[in-house]
Amino acid sequence: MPVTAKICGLSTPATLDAAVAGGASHVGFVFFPPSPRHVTLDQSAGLAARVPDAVGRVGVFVDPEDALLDQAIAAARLDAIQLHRATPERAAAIGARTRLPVWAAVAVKTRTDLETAHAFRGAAQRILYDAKTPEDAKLPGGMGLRFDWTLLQDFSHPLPWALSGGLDADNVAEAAAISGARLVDVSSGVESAPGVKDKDKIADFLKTVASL
Ligand SMILES: O=C(O)c1ccccc1N[C@@H]1O[C@H](COP(=O)(O)O)[C@@H](O)[C@H]1O
Repeated sequence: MPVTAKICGLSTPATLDAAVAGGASHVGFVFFPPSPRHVTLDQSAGLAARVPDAVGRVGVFVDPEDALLDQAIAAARLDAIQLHRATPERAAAIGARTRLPVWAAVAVKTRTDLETAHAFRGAAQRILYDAKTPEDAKLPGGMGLRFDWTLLQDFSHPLPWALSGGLDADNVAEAAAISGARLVDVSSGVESAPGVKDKDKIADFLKTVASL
């Protein structure tokens, strides 16, 4: 089975085009003002218009209000909602209200953290395993942190899933081989500075993923 990739935190037409041209299966837009990758509704609409139908548009949110979700879904014509710091109850409510697939981020540092994923069965459509960020960090993701990929070996996944956290062109092959991931998600690993995506790094990452 091929490995596919989501390029997250895109905020310019040129880097979005690089992700699409390189074969990304999904692109992600961050709707969280503290993030250096945050996009306004207007920006997201312009970017979304460049995305072919075959590529999924994923909105990334941190415990969002309904109003923001509604505005972002309409502006960016989202195909899926990625939720960080949301309870299973809130994830289920968002899925029921928006009728969009929900990707629930599960922050992982230890094997015990993985068990959280089971609570999302019936509440989300995909689990995104991401590295746990420090408690005082302003972002729950997008910090280039990785976790121990061997934790995912022999884990009974409750839902389809994706791997994220500290991936880049140099480590994604090893990460996929160790974890068994068939969908990988990257943000800071294809940047030259926080929030500044790099077209060449996007191309390198996607080329490596295509070779897996
Ligand atoms: O990228 C962000 O700024 C961000 C903000 C809020 C929630 C999630 C965010 N990013 C997600 O974090 C993971 C891993 O990112 P990285 O590759 O380690 O930098 C990824 O899923 C992004 O979607």
